[in-house]
Amino acid sequence: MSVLLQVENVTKHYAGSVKGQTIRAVDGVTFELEHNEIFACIGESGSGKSTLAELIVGLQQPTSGTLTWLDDARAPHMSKPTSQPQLVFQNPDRSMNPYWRIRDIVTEPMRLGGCPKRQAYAEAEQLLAKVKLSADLLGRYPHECSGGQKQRIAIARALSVSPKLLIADEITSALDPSTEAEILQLLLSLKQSEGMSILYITHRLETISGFADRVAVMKNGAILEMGETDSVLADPQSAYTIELLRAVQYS
Ligand SMILES: Nc1ncnc2c1ncn2[C@@H]1O[C@H](COP(=O)(O)OP(=O)(O)OP(=O)(O)O)[C@@H](O)[C@H]1O
Repeated sequence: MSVLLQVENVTKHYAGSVKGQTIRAVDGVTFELEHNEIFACIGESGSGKSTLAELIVGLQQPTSGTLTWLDDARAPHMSKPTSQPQLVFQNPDRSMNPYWRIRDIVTEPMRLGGCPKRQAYAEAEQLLAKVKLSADLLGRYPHECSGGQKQRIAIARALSVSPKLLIADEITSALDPSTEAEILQLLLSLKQSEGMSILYITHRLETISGFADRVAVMKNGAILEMGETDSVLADPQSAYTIELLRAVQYS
């Protein structure tokens, strides 16, 4: 496998509300993301997962450290939206204009990249097909779609610019177990068909077995351990990972 992104000793610190306090949201994180892999980032609430995602897509700048894209065409600073890594959030309603039809929502990144409306619309049906949705939804508004459908639409929108990296930030947290399983299956098949990498952010350890190729376990902004998913689950090294596994077994 070849490396897509190198994250080296990256930190993101915020000033706290108390004078002199520093919040170390991300605290010296180093890892490499490979082409065409699913890399899970797991940790409890507040461990720094979303901040890391925002640093990777360029929504935030690191306090220190470097993020190096080894495939230059995908770097977040590039002007063409087609080159940007795409972030899909937990709550699709927060990233969808409720007054826009699905046709306009899925083609928005293409339009922002200068694609003419007619051409973008012509591709909208195919984009929905990629996420196993019927073209019947194209004329609907977000409130006329289910939560699972909206998450698929958000993924279709991300796919519209053929990203080399899709970041899925807790995208199944609000879904029922069977819809969650369908979305994970969809991501697995998209990894194959689109040849992209997926950074899968979750606090649910039970979702990564048989899905993620590798996993990094985060706590307090730092990576506690990292490795092939099967190895980490079979032989966890950190007390925190063992605790997470016990909690899953108990539940
Ligand atoms: N803009 C900000 N200003 C100050 N502190 C922040 C800011 N954004 C995040 N934090 C803090 O940074 C830490 C990491 O937050 P982050 O949202 O990255 O965690 P997370 O692991 O994604 O949590 P969750 O699973 O609940 O979304 C938290 O303590 C959070 O309160």
